[in-house]
Amino acid sequence: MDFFKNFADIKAVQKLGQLARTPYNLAASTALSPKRLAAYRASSCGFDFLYGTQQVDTQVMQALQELANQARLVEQFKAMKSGAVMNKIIGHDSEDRQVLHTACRDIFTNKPLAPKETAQAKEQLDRLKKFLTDLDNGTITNQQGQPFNTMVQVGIGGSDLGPRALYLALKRYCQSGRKACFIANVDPDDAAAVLAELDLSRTLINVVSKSGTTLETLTNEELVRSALTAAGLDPACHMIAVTGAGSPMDDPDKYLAAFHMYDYIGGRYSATSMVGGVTLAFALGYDNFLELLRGANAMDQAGEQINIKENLPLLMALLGIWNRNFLGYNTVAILPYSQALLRFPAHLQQCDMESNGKQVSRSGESVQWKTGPIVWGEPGTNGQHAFYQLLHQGSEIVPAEFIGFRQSQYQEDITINGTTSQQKLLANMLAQSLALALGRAHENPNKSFTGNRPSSLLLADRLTPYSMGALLALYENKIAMQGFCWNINSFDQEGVQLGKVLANRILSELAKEKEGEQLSPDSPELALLRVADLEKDAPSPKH
Ligand SMILES: O=P(O)(O)OC[C@H]1O[C@H](O)[C@H](O)[C@@H](O)[C@@H]1O
Repeated sequence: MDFFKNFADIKAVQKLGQLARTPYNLAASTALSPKRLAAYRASSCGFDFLYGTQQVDTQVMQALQELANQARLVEQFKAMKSGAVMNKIIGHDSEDRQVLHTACRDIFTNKPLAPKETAQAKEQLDRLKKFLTDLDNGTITNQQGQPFNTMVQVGIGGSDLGPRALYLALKRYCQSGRKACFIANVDPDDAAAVLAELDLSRTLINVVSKSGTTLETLTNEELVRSALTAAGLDPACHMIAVTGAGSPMDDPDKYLAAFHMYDYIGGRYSATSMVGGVTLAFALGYDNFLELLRGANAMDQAGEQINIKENLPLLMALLGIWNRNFLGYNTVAILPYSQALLRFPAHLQQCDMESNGKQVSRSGESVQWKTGPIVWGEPGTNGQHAFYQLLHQGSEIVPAEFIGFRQSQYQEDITINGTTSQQKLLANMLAQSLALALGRAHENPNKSFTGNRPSSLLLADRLTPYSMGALLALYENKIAMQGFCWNINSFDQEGVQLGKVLANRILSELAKEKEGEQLSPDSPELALLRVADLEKDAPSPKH
């Protein structure tokens, strides 16, 4: 596909390389004028994006616009949303799939970009609405005729991180009497801790796995089934499923209800499909889930603007590339000043690092440029009391992406010394961005701050289902556009397969221990040694 242009061959890359020799100095005395802060600002879908505290100037912004144009990033994004096969490696065995998580929320128009896939999403939404209505009106109850009030999502990776992050972000909007919990790790203590808190008789178990074959999820499904049986309950009255159509889990006899997701939706991009929808709509209500889809759809549309200053996903993608490929920063910190977003950085670790942690181009050649950064982060102000020392005075410069809201979700606040807690929260976020940029000279070197450390600020009025949907899509689209620019396939994850293969080899060694015999404490290490020994002579796979 003629989109596949190598990053190093794009003309604007040379220009940006030259500009990077003398980047804008944020610590200069006149660096952060009100005029600059007002000029370096973009707005979309209720979010204001302030990037005057990035090391950019008009020449860099112009060159980034040229990079976007020459790499045809908006065209590739629109092609992706319209059903082009973007999950592929030319000349090699690859997934060869469309990438259509956007179709799940392109439901508010009669001319969707991917009509067939949006129709499938609408069909699943209709089935979900009917299921929830049956729960609400008592058509579906537990064996004592009581309504279910809790849903436990059993899944991992994309079948856990996004849905969990969104649920925690929007718990404020939970319907009264409803709640959700999550079991992901194969560590039996994960399930035990969750199950210990529940009245299983009122609980639905939502087993979520796109492939229907993930070891942790299938193991935890069996663990929960046995817990239901041990509690005198019939699992068949408590288990529902979300899985890929036709996967080994797609078996209506095993579940009270089963909802589908499709091959063209990657796990880490699936939170707005049934993978997130069933639990979110159960807990928050169907209408709040629709609002989340509406916000995501609005940000998908914003991603079609050619002018980078009017295209928030593209603008954030390009600033990230400026920091990564031209200023040489290796990580990026996502710092939400919102405790409700406490698991959003964890979701973005999967969405970003599993998408762009790649070393081979879409043409199968090893890349000669940096690709995905290391993504990490924690909510503020907590992080200020944990790792901000490094952000300010460490030897590594870490670009920061701050996210904040002008109003709290609960509107329960207190005014102390003339300011509310929400104002204190936001003041800290703004202060951190300024301190990173300006620094502070001091005759004592241990007390001096070099400054000139880049950050950006995303601000919205409040964290609602709509703004959460827009924020989710903002990052999904930023990540996809960075992958397009680096000419890598952001939509497969071959790198997770080897660990699974070796884990299964070790498990089969362990399973050779005599049935029922208490495993000797050193047996995992012995199995490791045995497999390592076997592996060193194993032939490399042909494909
Ligand atoms: O949803 P599942 O098929 O169970 O997959 C769950 C997760 O496991 C895999 O290892 C992939 O790395 C993830 O992208 C995926 O989300």
